[in-house]
Amino acid sequence: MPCEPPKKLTSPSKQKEMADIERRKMQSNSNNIGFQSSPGLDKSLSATGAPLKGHPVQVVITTVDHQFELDEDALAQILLQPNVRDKKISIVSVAGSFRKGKSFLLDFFLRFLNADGLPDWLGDEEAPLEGFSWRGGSDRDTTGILIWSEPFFLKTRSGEEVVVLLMDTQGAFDSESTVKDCATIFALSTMLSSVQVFNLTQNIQEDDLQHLQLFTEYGRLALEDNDNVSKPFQALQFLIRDWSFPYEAPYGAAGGRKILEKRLMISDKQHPELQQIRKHISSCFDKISCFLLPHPGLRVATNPHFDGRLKDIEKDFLEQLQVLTPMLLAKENIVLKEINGQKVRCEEMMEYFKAYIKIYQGEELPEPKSMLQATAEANNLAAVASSKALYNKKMEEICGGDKPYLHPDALQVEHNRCVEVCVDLFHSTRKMGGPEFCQMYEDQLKEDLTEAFASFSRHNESKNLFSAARTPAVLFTVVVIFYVVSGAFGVIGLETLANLANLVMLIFLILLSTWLYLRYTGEHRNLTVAIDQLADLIWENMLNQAYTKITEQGVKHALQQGMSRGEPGQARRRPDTKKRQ
Ligand SMILES: Nc1nc2c(ncn2[C@@H]2O[C@H](COP(=O)(O)OP(=O)(O)OP(=O)(O)O)[C@@H](O)[C@H]2O)c(=O)[nH]1
Repeated sequence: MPCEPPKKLTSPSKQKEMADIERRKMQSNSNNIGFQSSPGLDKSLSATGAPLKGHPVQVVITTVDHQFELDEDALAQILLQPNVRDKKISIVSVAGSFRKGKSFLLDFFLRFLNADGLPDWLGDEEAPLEGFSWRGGSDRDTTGILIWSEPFFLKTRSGEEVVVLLMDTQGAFDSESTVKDCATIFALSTMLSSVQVFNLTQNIQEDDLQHLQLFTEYGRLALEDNDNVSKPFQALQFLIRDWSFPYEAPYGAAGGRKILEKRLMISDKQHPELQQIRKHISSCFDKISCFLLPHPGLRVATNPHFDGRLKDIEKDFLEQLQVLTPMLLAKENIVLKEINGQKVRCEEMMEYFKAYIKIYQGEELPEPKSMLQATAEANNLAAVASSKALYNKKMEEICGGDKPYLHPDALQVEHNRCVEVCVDLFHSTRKMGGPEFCQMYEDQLKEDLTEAFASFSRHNESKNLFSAARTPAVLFTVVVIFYVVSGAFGVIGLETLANLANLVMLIFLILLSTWLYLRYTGEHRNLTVAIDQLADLIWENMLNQAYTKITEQGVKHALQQGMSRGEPGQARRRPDTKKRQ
């Protein structure tokens, strides 16, 4: 039955989003129900005979608009159980590209934990592999982040009981996920886990390291405030599946070490970019190791009816699996989750889940981009910057600080000429991203140049003697006007009005003196600006209009006199005369 969306989400887009989340939750639940009622899981016996309890729970949900939501209730049911909440926690996560056997591997981890230390934990040859949903085919299976609903309890060497959780993650680089989605899933799972298994196939390639750098940087950025001294993440386990060169490096941890040393080696001969990637990765994790796993056999990789039975899996693979799994999950090897050097308990982990997901829901983090997009952005921005620098240089030569005042019309012409040259420079600079992408930056450049022109114009205007003298001229004119008015009122005996005019005159005289003093000393610039604004107001609304009217009357009068003297040429020149005013 569909759930009602919470009341505060009323907009249609939010409702759609909630509906999508609910749909995914229901899908997840129906999967779980499927697991519980199918021959596997709760009802079935695991390979070792103990019933495998639980089901995968989607705790981080991806929405259609590529946002991430935390299913707090589902997570609370796991982390806040009375026998769990105050125990220290270890979270083992598996992340990497999609369709590379992550969930399949986790199901063996489940078998190991469920066997509770029994040596033959791999169990019955005929038992199908169950737990986290895994399947063949080329389309992605897992979305968001899933956790096994039943925590496992282990006793550490000190006798303390701790909780172990297994985390399955959405595969990276499928055709439905953006770079941001992949980076967020990887970063979140790395931040939340104590061991991140980075699942790769065949080799550690340079692009794997580049992606790891991008994703961990995205995680480190989110953690920036917490602690800058210690390494942000705990253990990173490179896991290379289908390793095909055992004659170069043997399967297992020793071979893994050899390959890891080769791939992460930093030498002076390396390009600084390659050195930087390696330094970055080493600086992010407390411990980095690598394990080489052989190919599990063609039946595993290609048979659509393969259901995970041991008899269909190559012996080499199972042997190495029996080394890898206890290496990560045996009680003596378990890595407890630490944040800022403190071991974290389950109920605290709940808060970290909430806090971390909030960071990725917010707007503060920059958006990770594909390599092409980031490069195209960088070279368009560089082209914009050099065009702007050229514009500034040319305009400085025309109307810079040491140049005299230029008429605004002439300045506009110069500006147009410079813009043309700069846009030509932008066009001629080689840039990636295609015409549409570059057009955005060209528009941005034009906008920036218009802004720069406004600033040059203001600067040029400040050099105009009349503009500079406008405020004292206006204030002085007002003083003179009120002096005359006061005198006129005095002559006709209106003493009160004469005194009032005197008062106004005095106020403007004080304003004039203050303005002169402030301009001279450069103090209280806000007050100077306020007096300038007042003078502008008086000029625009009174004096300018009076001045225009008086000159118009003067011209009219001159024309009338000219016409009465029979000088028609004067009349023809009238429009020009008006324009000049
Ligand atoms: N070649 C190869 N195939 C494997 C290996 N392990 C599992 N597979 C097969 O890979 C396919 C995908 O397995 P999943 O566990 O669903 O892969 P996943 O990485 O979880 O996939 P997504 O959930 O889509 O990210 C299945 O057909 C498995 O049988 C392995 O080590 N090598």
